[in-house]
Amino acid sequence: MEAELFPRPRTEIAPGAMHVPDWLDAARQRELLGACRDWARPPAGLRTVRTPGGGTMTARQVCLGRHWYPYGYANTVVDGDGSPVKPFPEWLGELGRQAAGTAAYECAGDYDIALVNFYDADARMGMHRDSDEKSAAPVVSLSLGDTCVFRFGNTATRTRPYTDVELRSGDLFVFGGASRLAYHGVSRVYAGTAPPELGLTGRLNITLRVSGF
Ligand SMILES: O=C(O)CCC(=O)C(=O)O
Ligand SMILES: [Fe+2]
Repeated sequence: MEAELFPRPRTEIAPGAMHVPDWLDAARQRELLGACRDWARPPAGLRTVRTPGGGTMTARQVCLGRHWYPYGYANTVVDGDGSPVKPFPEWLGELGRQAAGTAAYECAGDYDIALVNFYDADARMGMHRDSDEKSAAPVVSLSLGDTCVFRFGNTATRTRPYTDVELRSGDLFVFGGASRLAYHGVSRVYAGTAPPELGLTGRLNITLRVSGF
């Protein structure tokens, strides 16, 4: 996590899965953080997600466009305050298109869903697939704040083979094509590694998806 002598290269982690370091400059990171803070406010704000087994996810979440809950989408916060989900802004769709284009993936539709996850130092996300969308368009992931270890695996199992990728503030990760349904998760967050000038304690991740509904 030290500053490198050379910029980190963009890397294809698996077929169809591209890590693009430092895609968002400092000004865009600040803008996106400001938007996340607005989205996190009630109604339909940041919430703790309960899983059907009786557990809770450690990353807290807010959704735009459609409300995700385990395991489907709704138009209202069916597992929270019941409010209508916040709208998905036009500019965020444009950002999604640009991001998918940067990673050289064709976008098969218009981005219309965002899941924003907030991780404090102890939060994680278990290995899972993003499989509740009908569209095969790539998922676009943007990271802000603390660095994390993002584990990107395969489509068959939650276990090896996988690659651990360090995602830092401003990094883009896009997974589509043969990797669209690959298992992935966040195995740890390095507390206190956010760029000080950003003013965020913890980590935010925004995934943009095409519903296909
Ligand atoms: O926080 C991350 O980098 C991944 C988030 C994720 O996998 C999801 O929201 O489905
Ligand atoms: Fe995911």
